[in-house]
Amino acid sequence: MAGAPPVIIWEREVESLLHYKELIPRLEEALGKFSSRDSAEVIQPVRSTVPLQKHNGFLGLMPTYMENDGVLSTKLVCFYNRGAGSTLPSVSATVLLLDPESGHMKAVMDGEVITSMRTAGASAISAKLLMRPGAEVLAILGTGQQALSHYNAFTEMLSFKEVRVWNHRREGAEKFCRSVGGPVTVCGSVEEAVRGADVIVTVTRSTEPVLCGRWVKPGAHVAAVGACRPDWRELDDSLMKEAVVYADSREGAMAESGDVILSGVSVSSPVILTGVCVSLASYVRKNITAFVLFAG
Ligand SMILES: NC(=O)C1=CN([C@@H]2O[C@H](COP(=O)(O)OP(=O)(O)OC[C@H]3O[C@@H](n4cnc5c(N)ncnc54)[C@H](O)[C@@H]3O)[C@@H](O)[C@H]2O)C=CC1
Ligand SMILES: O=C([O-])C1=[NH+]CCC1
Repeated sequence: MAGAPPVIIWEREVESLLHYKELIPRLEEALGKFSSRDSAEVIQPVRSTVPLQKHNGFLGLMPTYMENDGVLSTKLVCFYNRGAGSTLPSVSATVLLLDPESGHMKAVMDGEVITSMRTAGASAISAKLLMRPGAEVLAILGTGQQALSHYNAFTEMLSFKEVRVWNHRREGAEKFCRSVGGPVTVCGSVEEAVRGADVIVTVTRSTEPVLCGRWVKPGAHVAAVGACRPDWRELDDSLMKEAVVYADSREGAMAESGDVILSGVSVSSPVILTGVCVSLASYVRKNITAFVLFAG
């Protein structure tokens, strides 16, 4: 006999239920469990991706099973490299929650807010663990959905004296400034935005490098989000080669991150777990750390 019908939890409700203060510690715990590589803690294979060639997009299937916690779920995410004129979102997602014993569907949830907040939350955790003490300047490249969630997560969980943004279209950056709660400086170039920045978030839809290593100061931390296909880039080779690179999913990054694959660098192991990562960074010339995200 089929179980009760699934509850539907849609965008507004997800927004009202999900808060960084509760999400980030849970996410940090889940990343730790994933890093332990214990299959009773988390099984999360590298996602399968189906090209949607006609629409310049991809469907990603992202199942996860946490046996010890009794959680079985999968995210279905469509992501697109939209043309400049499109008003459709770049990312559209749904999260399904199942009963691991019966296989019955328990909940169907809007995944867009979850994707925005989980991605920004993981980036904020990487910054907490890998940025230098006393970090003051945050630079965000790109001013779309992820830029907004990263602004919210970073300013809520960490403290910066200055936030700078750059967008390839200045009006996008100006609109972003009007939409956020605090002061933000609009920069006319990537170089202007990142020179001297302690933490840099890259959340563009670019397929070519936008962030060059020569502009990034020693000791900076980069959270690299946007280049999530093997042939997309945001960071140039010099930055990738000078950084110690971490990932939420090492296998995912090595299969999907254009920045990792095309620069030929390897992702440090173990994946992000503790502040120990920071001391590894001091062995490279510029002490830059980069964190790429794939286990959304
Ligand atoms: N790694 C991960 O887990 C995740 C990655 N993503 C990726 O992050 C990126 C940003 O996602 P959203 O903020 O949702 O997208 P969005 O469409 O809301 O924002 C994209 C931003 O990039 C800018 N942009 C577009 N083309 C550009 C170009 N050629 N050069 C520089 N900037 C350009 C846009 O003006 C906008 O500011 C996308 O590539 C998306 O696929 C999104 C969610 C999770
Ligand atoms: O993990 C995720 O949710 C996404 N990766 C690429 C776009 C969305």
